[in-house]
Amino acid sequence: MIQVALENVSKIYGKVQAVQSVSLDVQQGEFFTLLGASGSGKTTLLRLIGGFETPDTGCIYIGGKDVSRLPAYKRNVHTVFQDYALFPHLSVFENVGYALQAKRSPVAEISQRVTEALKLVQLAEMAQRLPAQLSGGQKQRVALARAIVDRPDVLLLDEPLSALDAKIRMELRQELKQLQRQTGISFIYITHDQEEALALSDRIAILKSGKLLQVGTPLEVYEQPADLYVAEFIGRANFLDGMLLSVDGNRGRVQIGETAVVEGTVVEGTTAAISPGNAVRLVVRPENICLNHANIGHATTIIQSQYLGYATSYLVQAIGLNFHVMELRRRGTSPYKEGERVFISWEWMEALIFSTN
Ligand SMILES: Nc1ncnc2c1ncn2[C@@H]1O[C@H](COP(=O)(O)OP(=O)(O)OP(=O)(O)O)[C@@H](O)[C@H]1O
Repeated sequence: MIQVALENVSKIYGKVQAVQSVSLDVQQGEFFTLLGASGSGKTTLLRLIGGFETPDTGCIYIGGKDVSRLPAYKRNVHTVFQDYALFPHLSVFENVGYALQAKRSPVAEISQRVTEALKLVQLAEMAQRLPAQLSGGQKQRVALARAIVDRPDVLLLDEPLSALDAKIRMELRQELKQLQRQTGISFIYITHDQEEALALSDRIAILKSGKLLQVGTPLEVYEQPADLYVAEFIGRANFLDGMLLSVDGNRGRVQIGETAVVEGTVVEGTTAAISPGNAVRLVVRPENICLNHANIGHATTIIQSQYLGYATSYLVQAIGLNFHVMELRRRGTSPYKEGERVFISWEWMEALIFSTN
C-alpha cells in the first residue's frame, strides 16, 4: 500500500528551484532515503511532506488523502532532527510523553505507551533522567521514542545520526532499522552518508538540483546507476574517459583518451544506446578489478598498498592512469607489495559506459 505519494511537486524560493516536479511513492512500512549533495532539495522535500512548507505546484498524498494544503499539525507525521530538540527541564519520560499529555490522553495510557516506546529504544532504565544526564546517542534515542510514541503514519528523519561519533552512529544505525521494522512506520530519511543509505534503506531516491534522478533499491542504484552523476555520487569508482570504438550487443570497446587506437589501451564495459564514435566515460568499481600474476589484462605497477584487515586497498598505475583497487582478504594469501608488477583486469559486464556528450 502506498503511504506517501508526491505528484509533480515543485517548490521555488525566489530564483531557486529547490524542488522540481518530483513524483515518487513511499510504501507503507518502507525505509525510504533521500540522498543528494548539499542544496539538492532533500530538506525542502521533507518539509513539504511534513507540512512545514506548501508546494507551489503538484500534490502530496498521505494515506491516500490529499494533504497538500494541510498544516503540519493536522498530518499524522513526525520529524526527528539532527539536534534532538528535547526539553531540557523535562525528564526522559516527560519528554517522550509530552505530545500525549498535550492531547490529554488518559494517564494510564500515557504511562503504558511511553514505557513501550522507551523499551523499543532500550532506554527503559533511564526514564527519570534529564537530557543533560544523557550521552548524544541516548538523547537521539529519546527523540526517536518521542517521535514514535504517538504512532505516526510517517516518520521524517533529517540526518538524525550526523551529530554522533562513528561508533555510536553504527550502533544506532542498526537500532534505527530494527525500530522501523518493529513499528512498521514508513521512514523517510535524509543522509549525506552513502554507506548509511545503502545499509538502511529499502529504496533510495537520488536528487540533484531539486530533480529526482533515480529511485531504486540500494543494489539497483549501486550496480545499475541511471546516469553518470548517480554512478559518481554513490560509492567509489574509477573513471576512464575515451571514445566508444564499437558495440557488440551491449558489450562496448572504449579507446582510452580519444586518440587513435593504440595497442593495449582499449578497455571494455557494458553500454546501452550509445553509438560508436561518441565520447564516453567508463566506470569501474574498485572491488570489480582483479589483480593477477597470470598475464590477464593490462600490465601494472602497485604504487600503494594499504592493508585494512578485511581488505587491501591498492593504488595502481596502468595504461597511463591511476586505478583504485579493493581486494577482500583471503586466508593464506599475502597482499601485493608496493613496486610489484602485476596485471589488472575486469569482466566487461562489471564496468559501465556512459556518454559524456
Ligand atoms: N527558506 C529558503 N529560502 C530560500 N532558499 C532556500 C530556502 N530553503 C532552501 N533554499 C534553497 O533551496 C535549495 C535546496 O535546499 P535544501 O535545504 O532543500 O537542500 P538539502 O539537499 O537539504 O541541502 P543540505 O544537505 O545542505 O541540507 C538550496 O539552494 C537552498 O539554498
